[in-house]
Amino acid sequence: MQVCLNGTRSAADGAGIPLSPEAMAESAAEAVAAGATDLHVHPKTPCGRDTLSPRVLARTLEAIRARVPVPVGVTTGAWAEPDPAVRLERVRSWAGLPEPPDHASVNWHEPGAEDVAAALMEMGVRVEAGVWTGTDGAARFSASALAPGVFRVLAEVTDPEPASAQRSALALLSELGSAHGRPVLLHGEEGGAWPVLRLAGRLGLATRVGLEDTLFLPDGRAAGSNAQLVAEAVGVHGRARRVAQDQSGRIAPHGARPTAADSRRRALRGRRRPDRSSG
Ligand SMILES: C[C@H](N)CC(=O)CC(=O)O
Repeated sequence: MQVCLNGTRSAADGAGIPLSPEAMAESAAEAVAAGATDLHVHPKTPCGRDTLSPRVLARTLEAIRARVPVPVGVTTGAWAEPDPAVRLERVRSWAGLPEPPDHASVNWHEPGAEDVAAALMEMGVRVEAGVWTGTDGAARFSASALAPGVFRVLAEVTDPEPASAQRSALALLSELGSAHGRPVLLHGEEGGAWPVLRLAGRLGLATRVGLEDTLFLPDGRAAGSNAQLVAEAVGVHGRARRVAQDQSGRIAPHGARPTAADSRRRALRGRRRPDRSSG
């Protein structure tokens, strides 16, 4: 369970969004205590903008690592530095960091994505390939020579509608196919966050949650913190997984335990039928 602490959100999204290195570290510590095993963070300038600045990255990573022992990943999103050449230079400058991030997400549909991924791999930073619905990211990833070398695929469902997000997720997973054999972390956002997290549980896939993806708990109440979201998510994901295993166990011959790959294949086969699940 990855926690995505802040994303592109700002103070306008609520007082609970961690924006300074110290606030991110505090929120990370609480989230890890609640069950998070991995972090995704957007380092911010003092005025709250996403940045790829090595100075800010160093301060942010140092503060977080002083509080938690789990891997820490950062964004390389093009919104932080829209010029692909400048973005690449910024990312290359991370080679001078005392301790670079453990991993970094690269949005595969963005201009210059493969150059950024190659630079990260060269400096030993593991790459999470961000493949978004509604983009040509999946097609680009399937054709990419770098794909077999990524750490994992982030299957990112940007469909914010609770009623359609699971369908969008299944379509994305179908496009990704075997994902070059790389592990897949599936997540949604806004109104799609909880339905997609449940689907990830049913399919036996890793997932993430945090104030980047949603400001609300499954019952619609405002989330007070990343830790609160993580605690809920661990329960929701685990329950969805157990229900799927029980259902599959009932139809598996001789009680054979179905694997995550079996669940995923079954879901993809059935995806042309209307989704009648409560989500
Ligand atoms: C769709 C996600 N909000 C984008 C994301 O989480 C990846 C990144 O930071 O680059």
